[in-house]
Amino acid sequence: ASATSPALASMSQEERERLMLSKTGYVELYSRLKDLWLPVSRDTGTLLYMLARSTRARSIVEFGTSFGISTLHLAAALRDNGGGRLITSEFEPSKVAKAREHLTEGGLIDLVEIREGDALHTLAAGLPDSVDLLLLDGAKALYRDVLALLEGRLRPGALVIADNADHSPEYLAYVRAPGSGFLSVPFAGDVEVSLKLG
Ligand SMILES: C[S@@+](CC[C@H](N)C(=O)[O-])C[C@H]1O[C@@H](n2cnc3c(N)ncnc32)[C@H](O)[C@@H]1O
Repeated sequence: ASATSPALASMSQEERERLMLSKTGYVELYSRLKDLWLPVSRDTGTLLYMLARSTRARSIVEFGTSFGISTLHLAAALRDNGGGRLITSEFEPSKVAKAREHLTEGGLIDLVEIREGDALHTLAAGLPDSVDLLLLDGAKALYRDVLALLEGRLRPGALVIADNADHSPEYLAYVRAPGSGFLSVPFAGDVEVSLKLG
């Protein structure tokens, strides 16, 4: 996000940090940021495509769709892997509509199911038995909780990619702990990549 955007300029650094780390403040934070794209960086988008291709992912789940930039990279990888299904989650209806437009323009919408609502609910049921790749890019305070919803479905060798993971110390402590069932490293920039063991 640009530091010059009015939505961000109206918030102090402390307030933004407080809302970002809070398990309830995220609703207010993201509703104030609902006109911002907040996309993954170009490099992270390329990295997502590469990781989805190299793991031959067919089943992907994403937390935090926004305008659909990361979704486009992941869905393109599914297409090039021969097909598959991407379930993504976003609670701002205007963002869901925009993401749907972008995926339609990109000819990728047939691979994507956008679940509108809080991911804590929309990703709590109706998931594929086996998930190859999970992208965490919604409210940072919920990374650990969203992983908990998906964890039992991650196949051995599945990847969990968490963008801006530095804002989620609880999550990092969990995936990096010996015995967590993950091998986890900070990767390009502020991206944590974790491999499901087993
Ligand atoms: C950083 S942006 C995602 C950017 C997107 N992955 C991309 O690369 O274009 C985070 C998004 O997650 C959404 N979000 C945050 N918490 C959420 C929740 N609990 N459930 C659903 N969506 C959520 C926000 O509205 C925001 O659009």
